[in-house]
Amino acid sequence: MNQSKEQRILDFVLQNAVRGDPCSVVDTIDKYCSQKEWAMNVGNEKGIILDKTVEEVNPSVALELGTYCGYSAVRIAQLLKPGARLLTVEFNPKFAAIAKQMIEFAGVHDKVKILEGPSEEIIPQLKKKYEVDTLDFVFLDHWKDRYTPDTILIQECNLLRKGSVLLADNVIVPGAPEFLNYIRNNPRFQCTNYPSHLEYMKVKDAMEKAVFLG
Ligand SMILES: CCNc1ncnc2c1ncn2[C@@H]1O[C@H](/C=C/CNC(=O)c2cc(-c3ccc(F)cc3)cc(O)c2O)[C@@H](O)[C@H]1O
Ligand SMILES: [Mg+2]
Repeated sequence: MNQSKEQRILDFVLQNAVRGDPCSVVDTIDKYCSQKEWAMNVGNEKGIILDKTVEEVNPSVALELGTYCGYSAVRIAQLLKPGARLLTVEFNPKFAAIAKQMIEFAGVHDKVKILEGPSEEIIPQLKKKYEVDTLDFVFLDHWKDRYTPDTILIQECNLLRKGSVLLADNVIVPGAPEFLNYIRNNPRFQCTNYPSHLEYMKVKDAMEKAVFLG
């Protein structure tokens, strides 16, 4: 049975990265995806914007929507303080299995919990089933037309507090126009745009940060 691209990425990491070293896992994925097969990891240029935002927020509880192969989960997890945790949501079981192995190989599994299922089902379970009070940081990188409904759902579930930070990938390419319209015209959010480039390409892209004002 022929391998998937995601399995090839994982195999390349298992053979070329250093077990227990998150940086080497991130760099090895970037090496594979820039030289061999493109894949929709946030990448290193936008990854630095992600890193800076995580360091600025220094979250105790972080949520990621769209784990994929676990690239950004590893990036985020390595920056978390002791006792802090990342909950990452993925509804494709094949991708969840790849990400689980990636996260374990990187040695950040004690900080990361992969929640398998669709975000619209998982988000309403965060308080009771996953013992979340409020979310300090949310990284949106799943289907682009789901950014707005899930942002609304997160608010309806009372998961944000004054100062909670949302960071959305791909607001230029593939684009999330209705999300930008929603969040920039919502007085409860203070937005900042971070121009960058599509992972592994010269194409312009951007990330949008939105701080919840309470
Ligand atoms: C149904 C919504 N709820 C969801 N709940 C849980 N997991 C979800 C959900 N949606 C999608 N996912 C998962 O998130 C991931 C999807 C990410 C979607 N991302 C993109 O489409 C994307 C696409 C591009 C891109 C850019 C330029 C191109 F030419 C082609 C592709 C670049 C990116 O950085 C991207 O993030 C998958 O692992 C999918 O299984
Ligand atoms: Mg993305």
